[in-house]
Amino acid sequence: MSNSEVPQNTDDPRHALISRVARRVREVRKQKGMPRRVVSELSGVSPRYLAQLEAGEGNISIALLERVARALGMPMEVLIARNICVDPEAQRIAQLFEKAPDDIRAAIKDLLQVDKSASLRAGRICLMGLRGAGKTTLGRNVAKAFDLPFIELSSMVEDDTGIPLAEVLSLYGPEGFRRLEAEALERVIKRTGPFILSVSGGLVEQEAPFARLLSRCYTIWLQTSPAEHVARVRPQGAMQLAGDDEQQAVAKIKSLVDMRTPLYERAHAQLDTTRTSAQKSVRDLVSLITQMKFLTH
Ligand SMILES: Nc1ncnc2c1ncn2[C@@H]1O[C@H](COP(=O)(O)OP(=O)(O)OP(=O)(O)O)[C@@H](O)[C@H]1O
Ligand SMILES: O=C(O)C1=C[C@@H](O)[C@@H](O)[C@H](O)C1
Ligand SMILES: [Mg+2]
Repeated sequence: MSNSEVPQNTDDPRHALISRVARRVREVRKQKGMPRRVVSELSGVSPRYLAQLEAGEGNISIALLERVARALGMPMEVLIARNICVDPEAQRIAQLFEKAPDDIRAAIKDLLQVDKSASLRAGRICLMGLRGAGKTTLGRNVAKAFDLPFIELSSMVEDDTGIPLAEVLSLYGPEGFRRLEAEALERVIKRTGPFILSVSGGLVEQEAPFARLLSRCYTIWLQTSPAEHVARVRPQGAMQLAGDDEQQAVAKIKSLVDMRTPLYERAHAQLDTTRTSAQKSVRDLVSLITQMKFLTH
């Protein structure tokens, strides 16, 4: 390699390329902890020639560079490309990201705040909580108060499948229902404009859809005591509590609350409706949404 081959003008794109290759070879070799001697032995390129390459001297042939790349265990393009990440962990993550399904990719982008705009959530409000929390009752009334559409994921699933929720659950099972609900949620998230949304009590247990929900909607956890949950859903013929006496039903709800509390606590706000009339809770929820500026910010 003779110095006369090195383009000296720093504006020259060949100079930028040779400097970049030199830097990448140095970085990758150090990252892998490979002495120059080892790279030399593996590639058949002399240590002196490698030293020149790493100093940005000369103009290595493409065939020799390919041998160096192979010795370093990297595709040659990693040593050449303008924007590339040489961190092996980041490369592995990039490969996994490429193969991931759409919902996982969207959740990862949200977690990394690829789209940072805070207004992504403005006017998009989601009510969460166990059965009987009042998602439907309060959601419908609050939507009316703000003149917004009210969307229930479970109704979307019923429309999609053409059968009532109880039949969806017995036909598709809890996993099938969760998958259908996650698909419906994705459609809601892609909507433009404000809305009040209600999701099933179990959605918080689905990591990717829940992360997506948190990043694209303001979430409110509606709570009440286990005894009040039972008193509210029993008259609705809650399948989950069928056959349980009062004590068993309350214990079942209590253990579900305990298990899900760390998940529900990730909501942006909470409203306790215990020993409160539905009408008063509607007013409380309207005030909370207004105070928190969920419709505007
Ligand atoms: N403070 C209150 N807030 C909300 N609902 C109340 C309140 N007090 C009593 N209720 C009654 O409790 C019931 C709440 O049921 P609702 O169907 O709205 O709950 P949900 O969260 O939508 O449950 P599910 O998960 O089964 O869809 C209603 O019958 C409602 O009238
Ligand atoms: O809290 C839950 O896990 C559930 C609540 C219901 O809305 C249904 O979605 C289903 O029974 C699961
Ligand atoms: Mg409901």
